[in-house]
Amino acid sequence: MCKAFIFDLDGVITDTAELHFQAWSKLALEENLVFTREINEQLRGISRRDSLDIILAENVRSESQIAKMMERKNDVYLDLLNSITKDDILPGILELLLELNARQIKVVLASASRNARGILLRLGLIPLFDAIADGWSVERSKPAPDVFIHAAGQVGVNANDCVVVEDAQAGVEAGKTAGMKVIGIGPESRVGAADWRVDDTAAINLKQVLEQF
Ligand SMILES: O=P(O)(O)OC[C@H]1O[C@@H](O)[C@H](O)[C@@H](O)[C@@H]1O
Ligand SMILES: [Mg+2]
Repeated sequence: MCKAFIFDLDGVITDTAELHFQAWSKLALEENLVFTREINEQLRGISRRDSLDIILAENVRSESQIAKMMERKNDVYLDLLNSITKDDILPGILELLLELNARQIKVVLASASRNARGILLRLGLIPLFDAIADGWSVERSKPAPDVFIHAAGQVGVNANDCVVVEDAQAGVEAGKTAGMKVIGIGPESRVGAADWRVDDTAAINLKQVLEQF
């Protein structure tokens, strides 16, 4: 029986995927690196460092240069985050979080972002979460299952009693590898491996998921 919902953050709770794109674009411009929306699609769900490795492609940089580039990107990203408010919670998500709390189904965050806690705070959603697993919680980022296993452990729920909500191919893969059911948000080509697929957050049907669980 479903005892916990584990949510990714970026692209699920709020559309910060766009802000990541803008911050990486600025860095790529300054560093004269090729960066496109196609490349950005590959960054969904993976860590800041894994993202930069993809953007660098065959351009070699020293570890200290890489550390500085990640810091510069994050500074731009944090600046962009100043603009987000409760209105940036994606459609249907607040209602879903409230319904899960009413049904006493645990609500956990599992994000690769090291800014996740601060973003939830800005959105006023911290009180609706029983636990948070973020970019500081585990070493290996998605598609490794680690962050979802850590999240379920935080609330003492077995993997097969968890539902994951993800927008990234890497995230869907991580949830499935963790032994969990997955709701995928986005096109079949990206999240087709999920147990349920919806085009957007407003289409998540909790009653149907719980009935089919
Ligand atoms: O740079 P941050 O905030 O730690 O985020 C790390 C990753 O967090 C993931 O949730 C995003 O989908 C990625 O695009 C991002 O790179
Ligand atoms: Mg995501």
